[in-house]
Amino acid sequence: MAVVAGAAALGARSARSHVITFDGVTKRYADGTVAVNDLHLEIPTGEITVLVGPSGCGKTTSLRMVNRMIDASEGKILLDGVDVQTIDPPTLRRGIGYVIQQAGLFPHRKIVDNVATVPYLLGWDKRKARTRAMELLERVGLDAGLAERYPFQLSGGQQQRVGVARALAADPPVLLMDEPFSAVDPVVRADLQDELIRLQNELNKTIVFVTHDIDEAVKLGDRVAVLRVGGTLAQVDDPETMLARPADDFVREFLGGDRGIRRLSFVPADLPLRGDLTVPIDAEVSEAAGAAASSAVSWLAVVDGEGRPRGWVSTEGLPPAGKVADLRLLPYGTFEVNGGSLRSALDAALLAPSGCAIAVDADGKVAGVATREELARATAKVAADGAAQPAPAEQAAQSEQAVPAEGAGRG
Ligand SMILES: Nc1ncnc2c1ncn2[C@@H]1O[C@H](COP(=O)(O)OP(=O)(O)OP(=O)(O)O)[C@@H](O)[C@H]1O
Repeated sequence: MAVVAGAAALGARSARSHVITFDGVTKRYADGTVAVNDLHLEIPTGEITVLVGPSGCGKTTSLRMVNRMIDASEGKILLDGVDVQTIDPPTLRRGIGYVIQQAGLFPHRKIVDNVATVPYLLGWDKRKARTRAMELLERVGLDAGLAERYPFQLSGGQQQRVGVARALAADPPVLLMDEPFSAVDPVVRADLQDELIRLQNELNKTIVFVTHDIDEAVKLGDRVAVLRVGGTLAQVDDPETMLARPADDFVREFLGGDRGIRRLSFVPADLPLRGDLTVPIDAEVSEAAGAAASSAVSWLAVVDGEGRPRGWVSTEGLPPAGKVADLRLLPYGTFEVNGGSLRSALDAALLAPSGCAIAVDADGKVAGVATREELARATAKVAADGAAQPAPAEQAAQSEQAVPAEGAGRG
């Protein structure tokens, strides 16, 4: 009875949201190993929550308790408020896609049939299931020509894409992904990560993603949960907050040495732009000299007839006559004026001899120039904002101190 009630409740609620709640969950294996220890964690609907931490900290165990491949020893896991223990595993797993390392494809089934595995299990007719599989192959960026191949005839990256397509086949609201991209080389891995972000923007699944790679966690996660060995939660936060304010030394060390720079990826490049530091490529050198003199600068960004950047020119030692087009154009970097990060602006500045960054719009047309002074001001502000906020551990300590102080006042 309990099983039926659970499944019905899951069905009734699934149209609404797909929150996963770990409510004081502990997993103790038969040999006494405590893999997960009193985990309290809410995984919000429609977001990617990444579980990250060193080897053996209980990431996989936590993930597998959601679809009941492993059962919790204590506590509850709730899916939209329904205890997963009350839902029979096949019903539960119908609403939960699962992607693992090295894809886990069936070696003797063609790609299209691998993707259609769950629709076949659900009793879809073969044509409908294969049509769905073909749609999904396209969706994950695979050529339809691969559908009739066997897994061994695909690259590692292609196999991982098939694994994602297979997990999405029955359109489950929840996806569990266990180190899905860790067996491929860094370039393919970055592609797969970008593809997942793109897919998630379309699909808005509730995704729990396990990795031991903090860079992957910070790139993919709307929220990142750092676990420590012993299966306890060290911190859960959005990546920007975590990079700015790690809860303790363990999280700080786990985030690594360049966390200051990485944090700038989450800060919008909200920079004042100068419109007077550009010169058209078909201008006369004398015009460039005049523009540089009136702006008191020694560099100008050269812009072509379509408004696109072509390079920087030094305005020192210009020849007396000629065209800007004949001058030596030096390297430049750009950042997107809408949605670009402060890190991308700094990167653009570091690529240019001027130390300035060229802002471009979505079409790649120059919107203006961010000067080094403005970049320095913006980074200093980020540093000051970070320093002004206490770390979560300090916040907790401060609020604990506040309680007796108030009590003393009342007494
Ligand atoms: N079946 C089992 N019996 C006993 N201990 C187990 C079992 N499965 C896992 N463990 C232990 O539980 C702890 C957590 O394992 P788990 O696989 O969840 O960690 P993980 O964070 O996913 O590790 P990794 O990053 O290395 O995959 C480890 O100490 C592991 O050895």
